Amino acid sequence: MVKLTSMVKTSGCAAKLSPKELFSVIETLPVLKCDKLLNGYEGAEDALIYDLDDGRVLLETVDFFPPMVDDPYTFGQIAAANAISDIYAMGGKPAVCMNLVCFPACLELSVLSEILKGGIDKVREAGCVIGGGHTISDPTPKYGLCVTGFAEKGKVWRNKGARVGDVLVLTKALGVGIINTAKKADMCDDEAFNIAVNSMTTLNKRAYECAKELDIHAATDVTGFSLAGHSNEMASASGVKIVIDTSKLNIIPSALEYARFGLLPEGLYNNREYLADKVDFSNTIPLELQDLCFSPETSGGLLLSMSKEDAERFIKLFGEPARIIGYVADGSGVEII
Ligand SMILES: Nc1ncnc2c1ncn2[C@@H]1O[C@H](COP(=O)(O)OP(=O)(O)OP(=O)(O)O)[C@@H](O)[C@H]1O
Ligand SMILES: [Mg+2]
Repeated sequence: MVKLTSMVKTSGCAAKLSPKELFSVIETLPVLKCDKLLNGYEGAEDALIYDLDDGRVLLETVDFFPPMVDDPYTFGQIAAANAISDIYAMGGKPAVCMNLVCFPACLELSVLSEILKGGIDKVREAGCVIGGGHTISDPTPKYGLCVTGFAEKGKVWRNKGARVGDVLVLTKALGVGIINTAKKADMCDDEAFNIAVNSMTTLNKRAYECAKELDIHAATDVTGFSLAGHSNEMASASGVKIVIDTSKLNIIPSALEYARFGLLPEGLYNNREYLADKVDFSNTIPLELQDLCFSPETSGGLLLSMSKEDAERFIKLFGEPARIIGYVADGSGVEII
């Protein structure tokens, strides 16, 4: 049988268009204003916020990408967990989804069925339903979801709102983009790959549930634009500096070793280029750790900004693999120490 990953050039969130190219176009687009649309694409947020005028807002996001694993059912699970994550990252409860599929004519239909079953099982686990979808024939397989969720109007988490003195919690370990690249090169050990797959298929549901009773000042999920990139979005939206302490990062075993071998996803170079003047490294950070900070993560964890007291409560409640990875300071951009 054809290997799914052999049909793609880039995979998972690493397949995103470079932030430099994306934002250079988005910045030039006319912004369609509407009183009920509380944010548009100009703020680089995880989902749109639409006021329902009854104390609630509707949240909507869409995400799809090519496979990073060969097992179609697992790919379906990962793509669904990744798409739904943007609703959790906004502090919302996902409710209803639609499938988005690009499927090659040369593959057996049982592959499509398995991808969709993986998606359905993740959607069910999230407590949502699938209400339809759209499928086109395309040489490169891709799968994802459009997801609609809801939140109380005053309780939405934005990427703006991080306060000086906050600490930052990241709820998953880092390194899946590098592990996926090593796997594609047939150089990945099974233990590291299993940890990465387990991480990618895990919904951010429990992270959202543990955090929703706390006072979250800002939130996003760490995906294709990397820890440094998504931290920079939060820093820029909040008008603060984000400091990441690399000694506190939870890193999947072998990821740094593979980075040292140069097993780096293509998106990493785009992220590094875009962030060159926005991210400062203390000069003692080894190159592989710098690479990890720029590496696209597929279905990564939530990055939450909150008081130290709340963060300690969160860590106690949520447990592994969450870590306090940094803090918010005066200034701008991202400093990696
Ligand atoms: N084609 C597009 N048209 C309009 N806005 C876009 C388009 N592509 C991306 N965006 C917007 O650019 C911002 C960044 O997009 P991106 O896909 O990184 O967000 P995201 O959904 O949080 O990503 P991820 O799924 O990796 O967490 C978002 O606000 C998104 O809505
Ligand atoms: Mg996101």
